[in-house]
Amino acid sequence: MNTPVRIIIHGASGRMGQALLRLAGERPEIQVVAAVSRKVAARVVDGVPQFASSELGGVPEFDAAIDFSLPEAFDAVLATCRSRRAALVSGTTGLSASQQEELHAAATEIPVLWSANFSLGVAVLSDLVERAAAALSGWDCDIVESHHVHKKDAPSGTALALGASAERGGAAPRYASLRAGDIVGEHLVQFASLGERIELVHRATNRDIFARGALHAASRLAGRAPGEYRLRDLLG
Ligand SMILES: NC(=O)C1=CN([C@@H]2O[C@H](COP(=O)(O)OP(=O)(O)OC[C@H]3O[C@@H](n4cnc5c(N)ncnc54)[C@H](OP(=O)(O)O)[C@@H]3O)[C@@H](O)[C@H]2O)C=CC1
Ligand SMILES: O=C(O)C1=N[C@H](C(=O)O)C[C@H](O)C1
Repeated sequence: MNTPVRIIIHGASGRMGQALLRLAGERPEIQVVAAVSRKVAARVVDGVPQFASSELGGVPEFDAAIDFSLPEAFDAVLATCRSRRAALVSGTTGLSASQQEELHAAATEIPVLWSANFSLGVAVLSDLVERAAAALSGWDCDIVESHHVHKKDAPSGTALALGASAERGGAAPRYASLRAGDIVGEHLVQFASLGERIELVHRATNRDIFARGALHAASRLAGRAPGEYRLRDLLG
């Protein structure tokens, strides 16, 4: 067997972090060498060494970081990947313009993949939205996203990415956000004209779809040349 790819998980105590840790344990090609959370209660959990975010600089050697945290935690993981010359896969949404610029700059030194959504279904939806927008000149385009009550950013990263697809097709999307219960993530893209309407919808019912996509991407991104990669570059 090939040597496993050494991964750190940043934001390990969160909803996504917990899904990533559970699913990483099912993949022999991945070895989680550190789980990084804001605070730690034990030094090792299920065989995985735990680090507080203040200890990020001291994590063992790794090939790729997977980051699902919050914008205020993002700069530190990006800096650590740069200093260690390791790949970064990030799904953290709500990044500022300057953080996005730093990510572009880092891609001259390390391989990076940031995606607002790691599901295959949303990748396909994005293509459909661009095609629909191009075919429906002059129609109203509205994007409605629904998420759990704990989500902090709005519109969601996925809504903004779908909006960019619509704009590439020539539409001018408007956004609406709902926060309710434990909704994992739903995105409706609606095109409306006089007397007719098209609705394209994606419903995520389980975070494992995002975690699987990110783990797959990290195992494919580690060891690549510096640059900005897209999820579709690493599929298949
Ligand atoms: N691209 C995609 O496919 C997806 C993206 N997301 C995005 O991933 C991110 C995480 O989502 P989710 O897991 O639901 O969020 P959670 O709030 O459940 O988890 C956030 C994690 O980040 C840590 N954290 C927060 N602030 C800091 C800080 N200042 N320093 C260090 N660590 C910090 C939290 O630690 P603590 O527990 O101590 O607060 C926790 O481990 C969000 O931006 C979300 O939008 C989510 C799902 C899919
Ligand atoms: O915070 C979440 O939960 C999600 N965030 C991502 C986003 O902002 O689009 C992806 C997914 O919808 C879940």
